[in-house]
Amino acid sequence: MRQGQTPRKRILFLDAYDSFSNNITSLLQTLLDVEVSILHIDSPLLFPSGLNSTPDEEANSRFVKELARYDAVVCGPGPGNPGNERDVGIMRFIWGLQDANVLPVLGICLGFQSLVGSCQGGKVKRLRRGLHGMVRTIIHRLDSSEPVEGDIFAGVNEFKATLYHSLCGDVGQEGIEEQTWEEMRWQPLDGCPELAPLAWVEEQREEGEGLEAGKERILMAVKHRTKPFWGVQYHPESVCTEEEGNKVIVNWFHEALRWNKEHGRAPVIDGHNLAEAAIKPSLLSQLTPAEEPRASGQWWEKFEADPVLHSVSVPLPRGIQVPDIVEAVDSEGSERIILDSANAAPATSRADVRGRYSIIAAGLDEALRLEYHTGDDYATTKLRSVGGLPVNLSQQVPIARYGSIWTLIAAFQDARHVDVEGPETTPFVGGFMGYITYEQGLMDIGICLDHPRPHHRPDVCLSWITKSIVVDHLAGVIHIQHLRSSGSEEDTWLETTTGKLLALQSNQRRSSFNSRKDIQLSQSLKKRRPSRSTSIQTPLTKEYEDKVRICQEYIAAGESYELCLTDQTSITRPISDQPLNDSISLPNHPLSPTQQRKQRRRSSTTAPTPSLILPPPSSWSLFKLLRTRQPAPFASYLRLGAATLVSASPERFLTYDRSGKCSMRPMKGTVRKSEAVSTLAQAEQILHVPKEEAENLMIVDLVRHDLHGICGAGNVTVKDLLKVEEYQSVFQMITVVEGQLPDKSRGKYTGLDALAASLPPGSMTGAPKKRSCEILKEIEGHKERSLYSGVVGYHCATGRGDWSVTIRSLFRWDDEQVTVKVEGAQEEERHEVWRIGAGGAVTILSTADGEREEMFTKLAGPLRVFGEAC
Ligand SMILES: C=C(O[C@@H]1C=C(C(=O)O)C=C[C@H]1O)C(=O)O
Ligand SMILES: NC(=O)CC[C@H](N)C(=O)O
Repeated sequence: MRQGQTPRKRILFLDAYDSFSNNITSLLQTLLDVEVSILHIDSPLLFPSGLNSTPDEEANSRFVKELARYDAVVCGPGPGNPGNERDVGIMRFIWGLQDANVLPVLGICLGFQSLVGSCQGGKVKRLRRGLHGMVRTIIHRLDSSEPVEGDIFAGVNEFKATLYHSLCGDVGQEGIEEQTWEEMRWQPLDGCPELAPLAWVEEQREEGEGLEAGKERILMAVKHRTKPFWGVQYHPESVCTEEEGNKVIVNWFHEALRWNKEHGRAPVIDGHNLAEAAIKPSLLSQLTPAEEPRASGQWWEKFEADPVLHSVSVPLPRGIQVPDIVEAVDSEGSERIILDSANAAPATSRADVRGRYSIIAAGLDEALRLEYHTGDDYATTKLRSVGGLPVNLSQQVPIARYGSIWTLIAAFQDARHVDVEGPETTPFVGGFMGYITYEQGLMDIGICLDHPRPHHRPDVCLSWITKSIVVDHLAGVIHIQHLRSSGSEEDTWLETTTGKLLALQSNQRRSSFNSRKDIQLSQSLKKRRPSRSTSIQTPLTKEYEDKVRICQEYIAAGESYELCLTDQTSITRPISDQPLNDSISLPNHPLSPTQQRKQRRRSSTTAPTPSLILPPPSSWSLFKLLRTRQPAPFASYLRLGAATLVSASPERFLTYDRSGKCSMRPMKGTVRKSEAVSTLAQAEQILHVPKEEAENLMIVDLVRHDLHGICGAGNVTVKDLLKVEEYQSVFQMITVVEGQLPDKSRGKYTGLDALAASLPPGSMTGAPKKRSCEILKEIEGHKERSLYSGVVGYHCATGRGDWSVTIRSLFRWDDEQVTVKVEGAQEEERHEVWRIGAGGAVTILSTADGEREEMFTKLAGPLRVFGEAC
């Protein structure tokens, strides 16, 4: 602060773990030019021994001292019920502060309900049916001829706002006769004389929505008659709340400052601040120089540091597909990472979203790998070979030295940063490629995993790729790239790989390549007999529908606004992953639940007699099949460590460029293509309805929150709100949310900050994220989602990155095998286990059979590749 300047006003935001909190703090900062600090409702800094009881004097005085530092407080929204201590925490003490400590407060949603519940006669009850992501006109006194003191709606025109609530304030409004309602609704009602209503929504209810048909009167805003407390039930920060509503916030702060002035209240500026800044510190700023890699001189700290890029480009031969390139440069059976824009060629699909680049990792044997099993206090760095010789190095790195796995990853990358001048020709020159599980995301948002976990698989598995092939489908070019440490010896990889790819080209020119492949494929289909003992276990219809209803009970109780319920299908089959060059025959349609039940009955524990001993198709064959059946912009194939993933994901999670521009693309709202719904216009008609739009909007607001937490106030925007796009077998509604990371000089933020701050993907959790994940863990029977619902992608050495949500995919772990008794065979057989996760967002408007149908629709594509031949 420069001398003579008045300090910025300060607001304390009490965060009840909502997934919209950062949107509110951003709104406050941009509208009011204030400094906002955040304190969680259960902050151990205030109440070290927990919140279950009335705070002791010491805790109370700490709280009062902290409050004294601010001009005003905002009590935020959140899951649960204000009647529960756990849900509102310290919020509930605000309303009972002694007169000398009182300060202006605005309650929003849960915070508002907490205020209503704290007043004499005020109650909180359930809405007849929750309103989540619903946009309604806020009714307030438009006639300003007789201004009411403290009316923060004065001078505001009519506006629409988004609602996210299952509960509502009860001040006795339902007892008022219809004839007197118009007039009475602006008076403090007898049921709760301390509060003056300032705004309402009147919701038309049909029969079956709670009591009889008619209007439900929903209290939208209040002012306390004697204290400087206000509250709004709607969400002023939602992207769908109209800008006119901003005036209410401005008015509130104006009233708050006026109250302070009239009461001679001035915030205390000095002293220790318990609350946190509204933006997270960057990962790199959390490292001290002594903690940076290379500090302790370990082999991995120096490995591939300070790299320089060497590259060659060759034309992409026409008709050559990504798998052809992969097969030309390495052999099946080894590790692979391929990020495949499988629908890049215009001929492959009518889809709206096409990737431009495919990225193939090479030299995985010699790539350094960073693995982390969530919950461990160490990560492991591994290196299998160097210069073609096995070295099998492995070292445990204590996480405490860095703070978290994320700071370790950020520091590792920082030591290998590559500056590219001018425009980039490829999105990836080398860097981390790999996966992150859903469970790592859970830990990142503070959800403890069940202990002991039933396995010790990595949750973060990232290989530092220095040799890569990038296919630019648009420009028709293949880039062969080697990031080499400046001091390291030259090797022949660039040369030999270029040679192999040029050979591919001449094969193509001789035009025998594709026709030969077609012949091979059809021969292998003819040769193949029904495979042995494959068994498929899909979710049970009734169980899944019951779970949808349980989700809705949680939503009706105010615990969540939307829950992305999922379940897994398992497929067991003889161990397959041998080098194979084959394919499998497929049914024309995915198996219906009835067919699947029949198949399950046929092949549960006792498998049919083996007819022909052909191993089932390898994971690579499954991938090749899936990418033609279901060409997706974010397809991928990973055989990395013990994990195998075959993905046809249509959903981008997060991408960021070198300048820190981040973009997320949450998807919500799915409709299957069929004869009845075959055009975009038809899909739009189905998806542009309140239920589907609300589902999407909730996740959009959640993703905005995730990005705001790292990009800071005013740095997040929304593009393409609720846009319907066409994919191979479905139409999906998407929205693009963009953010700009803060300037590097403010602590060197990188895309990894955005990634770490927004896992697990909001579209796979529901809102609010943390509580929804806790509930889903219960409902999904504590089964780990594992790779499904996690992310796959890259973080380039230049600072750029792209990650997809792992959905519409199949995966398996090498260590998961079952023993099966095969009829007629002497010995039991070891089988591998594949898993396919599928699900969808449940809201209060969902139907159980609709959700079950949606889950089976999403399951069908990936399941189909196992087909009848398995
Ligand atoms: C849960 C899945 O998909 C998610 C849920 C969607 C929805 O509810 O409409 C859409 C895309 C994904 O974010 C899945 O594919 O299994
Ligand atoms: N958004 C909120 O704060 C919701 C409050 C409360 N949990 C409800 O559902 O009504």
